[in-house]
Amino acid sequence: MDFLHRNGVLVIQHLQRDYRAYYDFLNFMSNVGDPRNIFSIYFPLWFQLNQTVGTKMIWVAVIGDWFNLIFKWILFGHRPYWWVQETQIYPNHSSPCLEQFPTTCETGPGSPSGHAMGSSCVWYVMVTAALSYTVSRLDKSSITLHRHACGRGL
Ligand SMILES: O=P(O)(O)OC[C@H]1O[C@@H](O)[C@H](O)[C@@H](O)[C@@H]1O
Repeated sequence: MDFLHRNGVLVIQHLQRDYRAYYDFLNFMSNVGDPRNIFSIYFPLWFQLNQTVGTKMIWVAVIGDWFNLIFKWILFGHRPYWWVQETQIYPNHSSPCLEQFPTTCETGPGSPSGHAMGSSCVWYVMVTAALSYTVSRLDKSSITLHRHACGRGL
C-alpha cells in the first residue's frame, strides 16, 4: 500500500507544481461536478428539461454514493495529506509538503474518493445527455436537408 500512496503523492506534487496555471479551470470543473449539486441543482433542473436525464442523475447520486460507502468500508484508505505525516518511509522529517484545499479537508477514509467517483458520474451523465441531444438535432437537420434536396430534384 505504501508504494501506491507514495506514487499518489508524486502525482499530487506533479499536479500542484506543474499545473498551477490551470488551477482555476480544474477547480471550476471539480466544483461543477461536485455530487452535492445533484440534489440541489442538477436533479430539479434536468428533471424539468428531460425526465430521463433527471432520473439518471438521481440514480447516479444514490448508487454512486452507496458504492463509494461500501468501498470505503472495505478499503478504509489513508488520505495522502495525513499519510505523509504518519508514514515512516520519508527519513528525517523530509515528508513532502502537499497543499490542502477546502474540498480536500475531509476527515473520513479517503479511498476511493467519493468526490472523484461522484464528479465523474455527474460529468458522464451531463456529457452523454448533451451529445445525444446534439446527435438527434444533427440527424433531424440532415433529414430535413435531404428532403429539401429530394424535393428540388423532383
Ligand atoms: O471521498 P472524498 O473524495 O473525500 O469526497 C467526499 C466529498 O465529496 C464532495 O464532493 C461532496 O460534496 C462531499 O459531500 C463529500 O463528503
